[in-house]
Amino acid sequence: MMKLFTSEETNNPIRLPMKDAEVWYYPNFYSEEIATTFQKKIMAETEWQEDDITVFGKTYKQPRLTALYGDDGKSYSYSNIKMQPKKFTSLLEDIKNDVEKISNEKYTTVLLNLYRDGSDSNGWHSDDEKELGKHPFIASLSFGAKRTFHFKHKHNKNERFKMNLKHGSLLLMGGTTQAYWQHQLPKSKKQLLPRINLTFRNIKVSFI
Ligand SMILES: O=C(O)CCC(=O)C(=O)O
Ligand SMILES: [Fe+2]
Repeated sequence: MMKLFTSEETNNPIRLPMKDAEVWYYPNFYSEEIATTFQKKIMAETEWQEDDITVFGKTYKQPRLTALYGDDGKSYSYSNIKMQPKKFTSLLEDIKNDVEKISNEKYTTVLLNLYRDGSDSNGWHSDDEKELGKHPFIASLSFGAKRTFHFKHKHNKNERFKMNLKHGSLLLMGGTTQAYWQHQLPKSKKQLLPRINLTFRNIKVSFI
């Protein structure tokens, strides 16, 4: 049975009850008001791109828009897409500092996802690209429409977990989370407003 994780009433981080993982959820990392201001600014300032992805030799339009901002020379590759970062905007730099403080980690890069409506999605994957090194630490911020986020264990099919990611929330994934679990953001049949997600990552080396 999949259990929906709901606790949203607190400012304190919640450790998710997942084995082989270190996942923390901060439901109210930013207040509603600040989150809305940031969402509008990010929406307008970002140079969104629509990429093709190649999976098992077939090419598709990615079901969302993306953008990469980060330190010079730290390109990032996944699903046969190689992205070159743009320079951090001052807002993204400020948000990065807030996230660094709370997570006690450093990030070189932020990948932005724009889910335009419920038909945009992000399929099952782990954030385990070799650029990120062993046991990568990923910090994921959500703005806009509340969407459901799913985890499944790679070796034990019964270990599944899902939760809502609300406006202004922060999800931290560390330790062996990417080694043992996959995650996805499925499509929804509901009429949904846009959602922006920022994932902060530390790219240790760039492979050409
Ligand atoms: O949109 C999300 O919450 C997840 C994004 C994600 O998993 C990714 O960009 O790797
Ligand atoms: Fe991911």
